[in-house]
Amino acid sequence: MINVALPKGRLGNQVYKILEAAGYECPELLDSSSRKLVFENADRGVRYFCVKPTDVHVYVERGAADVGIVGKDDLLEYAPEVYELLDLKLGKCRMCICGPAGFEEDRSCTLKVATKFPHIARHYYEELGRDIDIIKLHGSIELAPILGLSDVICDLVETGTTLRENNLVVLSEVVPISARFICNPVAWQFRHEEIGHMKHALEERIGKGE
Ligand SMILES: Nc1ncnc2c1ncn2[C@@H]1O[C@H](COP(=O)(O)OP(=O)(O)OP(=O)(O)O)[C@@H](O)[C@H]1O
Ligand SMILES: O=P(O)(O)OC[C@H]1O[C@H](OP(=O)(O)OP(=O)(O)O)[C@H](O)[C@@H]1O
Repeated sequence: MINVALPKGRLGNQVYKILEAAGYECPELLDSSSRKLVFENADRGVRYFCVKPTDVHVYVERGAADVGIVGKDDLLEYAPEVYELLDLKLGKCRMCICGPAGFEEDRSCTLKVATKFPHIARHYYEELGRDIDIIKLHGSIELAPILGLSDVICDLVETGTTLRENNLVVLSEVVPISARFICNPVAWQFRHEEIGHMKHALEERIGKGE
């Protein structure tokens, strides 16, 4: 049985479709009224754990799950010791620095940056040699510059709707993001055949638009 950490929410819905198309279906997972967190299809040799997206890497790094699907943003932010086996080309978005239109940086002051991704933001500004003050938030990041809590934000942009509706714009792009298929290094060594088969089956479905 391969244990898969599956992210709940927007990414999970897309990811389950590609797993299903790759032959790892588990129809019980689609029952939205269920509060179950573990789903298994013994015939397909797969067991799914439904976890918060930002926890996927924890389950995989610690071996509680053999494999998982996680946004590249979380891999960059938390740098877990896992193997990144595939770019699934799903959940595409961009990590960006955003702020009010026409924002002009005063380089004599420390820049206040609100974000859910302090490591990514720090690294980005370090490369530019810019001193910043990170304000760590857990959501609704776009509120920060509106309320004067920060000058700019470092956040994910997909359609751009949230920015537009809050009178903000992309000031620069930090890195493109997509979902990655990750594996625990010990599991990769000892369950190479099973996991290799899953990797290959997923690879065949990438970009096929399930
Ligand atoms: N518009 C988007 N906004 C945020 N993440 C997106 C978007 N589109 C794709 N993603 C990807 O989906 C992943 C999961 O995002 P999601 O917002 O569902 O979870 P989360 O931020 O970990 O959890 P929560 O919103 O419950 O705190 C992100 O890590 C990112 O890689
Ligand atoms: O470009 P868009 O398509 O508008 O998507 C981007 C928005 O989606 C994410 O927020 P999310 O919906 O996860 O809510 P959050 O504020 O609680 O993080 C992200 O943090 C942006 O706010």
